[in-house]
Amino acid sequence: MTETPAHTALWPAPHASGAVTATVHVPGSKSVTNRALVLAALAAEPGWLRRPLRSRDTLLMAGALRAMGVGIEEGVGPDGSGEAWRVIPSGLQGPATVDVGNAGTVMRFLPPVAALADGPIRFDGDPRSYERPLTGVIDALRVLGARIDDSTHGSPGALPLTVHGGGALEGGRVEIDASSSSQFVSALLLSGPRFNQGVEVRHVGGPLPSMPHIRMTVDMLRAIGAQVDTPESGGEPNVWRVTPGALLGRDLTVEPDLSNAQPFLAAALVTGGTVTIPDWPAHTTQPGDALRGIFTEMGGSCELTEQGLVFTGSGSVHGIDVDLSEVGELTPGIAAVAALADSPSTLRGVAHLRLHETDRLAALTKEINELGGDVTETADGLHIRPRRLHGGIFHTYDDHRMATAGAIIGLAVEGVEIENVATTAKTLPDFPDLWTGMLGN
Ligand SMILES: O=C(O)C1=C[C@@H](OP(=O)(O)O)[C@@H](O)[C@H](O)C1
Ligand SMILES: C=C(OP(=O)(O)O)C(=O)O
Repeated sequence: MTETPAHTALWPAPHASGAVTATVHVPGSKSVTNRALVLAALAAEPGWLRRPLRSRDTLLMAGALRAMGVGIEEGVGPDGSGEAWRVIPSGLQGPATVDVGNAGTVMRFLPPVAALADGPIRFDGDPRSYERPLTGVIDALRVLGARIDDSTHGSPGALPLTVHGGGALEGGRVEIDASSSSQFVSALLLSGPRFNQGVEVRHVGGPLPSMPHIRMTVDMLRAIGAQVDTPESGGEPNVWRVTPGALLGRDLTVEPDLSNAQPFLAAALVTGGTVTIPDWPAHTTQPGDALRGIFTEMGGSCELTEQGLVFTGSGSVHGIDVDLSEVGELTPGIAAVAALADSPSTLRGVAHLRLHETDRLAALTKEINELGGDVTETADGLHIRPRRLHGGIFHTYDDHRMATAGAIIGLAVEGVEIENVATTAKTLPDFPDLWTGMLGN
């Protein structure tokens, strides 16, 4: 959050007149789709990606890979079912321009890919992308042998910049401070199998956020044939090693985005209703799976059935004291529910959210308080003391999760208007329709 944005279109957030009962099919995971695209692009043979998420962040990723020469074609999948992308790797080529938008996955995962390309790859994006941390990836790539020009505008190690790909990268050992974003580690590991010496990434610095996302990177690398040593597999703490080697062409079906399931589960919790999310995976590295525990502690109950995850609210919503460092992207939705609870909440471990799509701690504090709430920022999170809220404009600061947080509050508070609900297109373009569909409108 930098300043109060001008009002763009206002969307009257629907108010729930009673308990919500619905089944909501949530589109595919952003984090899985964008990792799968990168890995398939680096593979030695074509692969399939079924039920990919089609949203701003994933279309930017696909567009960037296409610009570097990768084939990404529309298809129906090898068994004839479902929409799919066929990814056909090729020699990565510059010159090319990559628009990262405000996608952390694109701005962090692609510079290492660009270092493998032959020719210059220029990176640019939304103004906010210039402010988001990137230097950990850029400094590491230089140590690993890449030539990068970040001198044209802005600050060193920040966008916009040009990676002068040399067709190969030496790789080897590197130390980084990834306390501002786990995506620095994921970025180096994802391309690591293609570096001449592979890569050894050692995190030095404060606590590393979003560990499930690093596990997702490791699991997906292993599934496509890479050898990865991790702290969990008997290695040193904070050290990951990827052995050089060819990646296989695979057929992967993308799981629903469990973080984007959050507002719908919250709807059941806040209204005392029941929401079913089909295809909820029994085992997953997605951080959104933690919602089963968190929203249960806040007053709901859930069951994993053949129909999917069935989540039921009890009619009461309780506050929570929780460390969200592993699952930071869930913070806006949890804060929204906490603002409607019957007791105070403390959300901890998420200082790095100040450098997400917007400063999420400042934005949540300001917007909930402008509806009559009582939220204060702490060094690493939020204190939320529920108060009776009233209607008003909920600004979103180009942050998809601010928009969905405002919609949750709107279910319980009449007269909430979301400014720029279209920003949900970053990861969930269907949000307004899914939301009104859930409410039976
Ligand atoms: O690797 C990923 O797919 C992500 C990692 C996390 O980033 P940070 O570690 O920067 O919070 C998360 O917040 C983001 O939404 C997606
Ligand atoms: C932090 C997020 O996104 P990004 O991938 O841009 O970091 C998010 O989706 O909550």
